[in-house]
Amino acid sequence: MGKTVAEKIFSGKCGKEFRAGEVVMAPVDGAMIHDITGPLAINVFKEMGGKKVFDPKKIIMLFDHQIPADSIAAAENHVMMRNFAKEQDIFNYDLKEGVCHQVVPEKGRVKPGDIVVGSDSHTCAYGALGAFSTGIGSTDMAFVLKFGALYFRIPESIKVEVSGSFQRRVGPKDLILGLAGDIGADGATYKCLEFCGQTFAEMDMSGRMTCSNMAIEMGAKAGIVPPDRVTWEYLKNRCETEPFLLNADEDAVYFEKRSCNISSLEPKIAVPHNVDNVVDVSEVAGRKVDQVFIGSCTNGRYEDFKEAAEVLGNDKFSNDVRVIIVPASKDEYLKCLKGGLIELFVEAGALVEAPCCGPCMGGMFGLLAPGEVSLSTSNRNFRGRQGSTEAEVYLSSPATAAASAITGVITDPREV
Ligand SMILES: CC(C)[C@H](C(=O)O)[C@@H](O)C(=O)O
Ligand code: SF4
Repeated sequence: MGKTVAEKIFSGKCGKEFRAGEVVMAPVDGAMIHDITGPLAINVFKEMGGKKVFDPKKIIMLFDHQIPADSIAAAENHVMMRNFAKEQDIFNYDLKEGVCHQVVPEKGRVKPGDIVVGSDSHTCAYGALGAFSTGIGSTDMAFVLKFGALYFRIPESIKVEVSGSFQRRVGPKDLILGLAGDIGADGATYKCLEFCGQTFAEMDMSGRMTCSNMAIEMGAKAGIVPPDRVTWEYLKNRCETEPFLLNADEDAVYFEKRSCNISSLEPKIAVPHNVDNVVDVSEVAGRKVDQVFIGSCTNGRYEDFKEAAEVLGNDKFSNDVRVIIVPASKDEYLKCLKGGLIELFVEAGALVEAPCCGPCMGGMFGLLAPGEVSLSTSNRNFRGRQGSTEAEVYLSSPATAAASAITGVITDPREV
């Protein structure tokens, strides 16, 4: 009986043949903590009698949710984490690099076959690199900081085979929103989504990151794209690793197999207040928007901004819309800067902010008033996610966000 990718990763790391459903204590290759969840993990680590972390080189520390500190409490958290980093000899990216899920892959801190945990739900994003990565709670993280391992129940997998090529101005975000709509917010609970097929083979790393990032929005434990040429190319100058194969076996056993063809996929949008409330953009076209946010760990890369810029062309953003653009990392920011995109967006009327989570979680800035509508390229549209519980958040691709920011109403990007 063959194995899924998740079964292969756990078997490989634990040095024994394991199957879905089994519970294992697995070593972790990387553990990410950020400014919101890090302090609790550190406090619990100390309460547990933790003196030295298991391996400072495997701990990835950075600040992205509340930077520069937006409250005294945030500033205190930062100080506490900085002190911990010094005391434990952990390299701290601090607030200089950007959003965790962009920075971890960018800095080569995750590679195919790794088991990586992060105290953030979208840690599943690194599945784009062929790793088994998942979000864990801060108390589990305290255990990981001390022991470098964690109990996992190896998940069953759902094979998602996608074929076909995207139409103009339709892309990975539309695909993953469509899948969230089909699978549902709890349709993949504790499963591993195994993404494969022609569409994924042809997708760049940025698009894969968008898809893996949103696995948790279907309840999935992980969302893996098996490593291939695109993966090794991405990692070439980021970390020391040699290409190897990590595909599922032909006769692997799945919880479920899904397949779809995206050749006629329409631009998708998640309407308030759930991520699986997905419709074609044309169904809600014409609704007024007050704010458009292009950024986040889901869609804050150069490729996303390029997509938005192509829709924008020589146009300007509507005067009635606040357009907030936030590259997900310093590297992505610099690519945009060198590519002339920052100037283009600023001239068109956008507010371009330095790399951070931005208005995604509604904590730092860009909050909505009651009755206001936001269109966001991020991953969650829960009630109150970006400010008032009486506001509405829609989720879309960068192309749809840019088209709507120009017209001031939800707009199908193929019409601009
Ligand atoms: C703050 C953090 C715990 C949270 C998460 O886990 O996802 C945040 O990043 C989010 O996107 O809601
Ligand atoms: S950008 Fe949004 S989804 Fe991503 S880590 Fe930050 S708050 Fe969470």
